[in-house]
Amino acid sequence: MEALVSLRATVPSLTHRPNKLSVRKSISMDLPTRNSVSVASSSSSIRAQQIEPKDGSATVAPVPVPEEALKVKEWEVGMFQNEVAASQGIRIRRRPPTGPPLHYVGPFEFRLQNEGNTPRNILEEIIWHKDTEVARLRERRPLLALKKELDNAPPPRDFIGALREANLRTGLPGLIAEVKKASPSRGILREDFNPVEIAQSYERGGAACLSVLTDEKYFKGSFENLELIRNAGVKCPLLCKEFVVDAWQIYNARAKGADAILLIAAVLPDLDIKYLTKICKMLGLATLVEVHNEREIDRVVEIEGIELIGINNRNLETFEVDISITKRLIEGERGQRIRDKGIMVVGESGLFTPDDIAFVQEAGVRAVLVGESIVKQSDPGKGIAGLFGKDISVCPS
Ligand SMILES: O=P(O)(O)OC[C@@H](O)[C@@H](O)c1c[nH]c2ccccc12
Repeated sequence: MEALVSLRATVPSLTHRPNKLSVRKSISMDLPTRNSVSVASSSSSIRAQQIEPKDGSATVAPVPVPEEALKVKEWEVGMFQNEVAASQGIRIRRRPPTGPPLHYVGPFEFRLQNEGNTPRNILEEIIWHKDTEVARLRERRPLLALKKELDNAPPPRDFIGALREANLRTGLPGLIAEVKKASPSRGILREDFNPVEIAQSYERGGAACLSVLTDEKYFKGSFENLELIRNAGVKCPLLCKEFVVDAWQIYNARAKGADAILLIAAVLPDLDIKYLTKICKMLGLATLVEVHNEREIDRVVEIEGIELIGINNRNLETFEVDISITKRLIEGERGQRIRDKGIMVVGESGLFTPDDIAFVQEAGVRAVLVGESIVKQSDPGKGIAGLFGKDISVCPS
């Protein structure tokens, strides 16, 4: 709400500003025919030019100069995207606010926007870092090249099917076991971290699927880990645990052997979730769309084609964990709507004991995503039996 108010206060509507209308017109005349969002590499600018009519009176008219007009356009698009996100209750800004280009003539509030250029919380910090990281990676391996790599990728496996099967086999929620070395909230979870050994141990212990963290800076994960696990012959389908802000990352995950990918509703507006989900379907990847509050789950449930929703008990902005969030979000009518739509719910984070598992199962989840409590055990696979209160491996010892 706060974000919405401040955005509205600083972005007056076009109709109040004849000045901007004329600027807009001159930009659109001057823009290359390519789409306005993808023109970041070219540039334009607007300069006020003195026009002196014969009668001696001077007026100022904007004259488009390519370089800065594009900066203005990009800034406007960014502001518009933030406004759309804010209208859906999303507080995370995709990029640091840059403020309008210097020449931009508008009400003085615009000038103030450059202030407070630091992320408001850890999730926002991660997202800003991810945005620049992906831009760099994309330059090195453009989408076209990446698409070619897909031909050599190992074929996608049925992530949701594996969870369903495990749930039927054990009568307990299907387990997505997380290969997690560290996190910003808990620090290093395991010093002697061998991703393949941990993955194999999870598989022996009865995990239905695995989640592999690929973020390097904040979680000490990597795509190399994902590839290593896939190439080691682990049969559990793999979730790529990333902070997705760009379709490029989905192609990259598939190229590295992922079978599913995470999308975070606190970061992505509905249109992005729809678009990214479509790409995933095209590539044969499942999507796990993560929510943390009522507003997010209500948004996601209404998006066509959503089959798997994760309820994160951890607030990624504050790190607070509360497993009753899973229950709260699927109670009553909301839960009924989810069941009617055939959506499977995953309870995520902060699950340590058989009681925790029973609690979220009773709430209605058919799968759980667990990292810390099992990855810390000297034998992570055996940790699974401790977590569930019984041996759920395919061939119990
Ligand atoms: O280690 P835990 O508390 O069992 O949590 C696992 C998983 O839910 C958590 O790692 C997670 C959930 N959503 C995320 C999004 C990004 C990074 C990590 C996560």
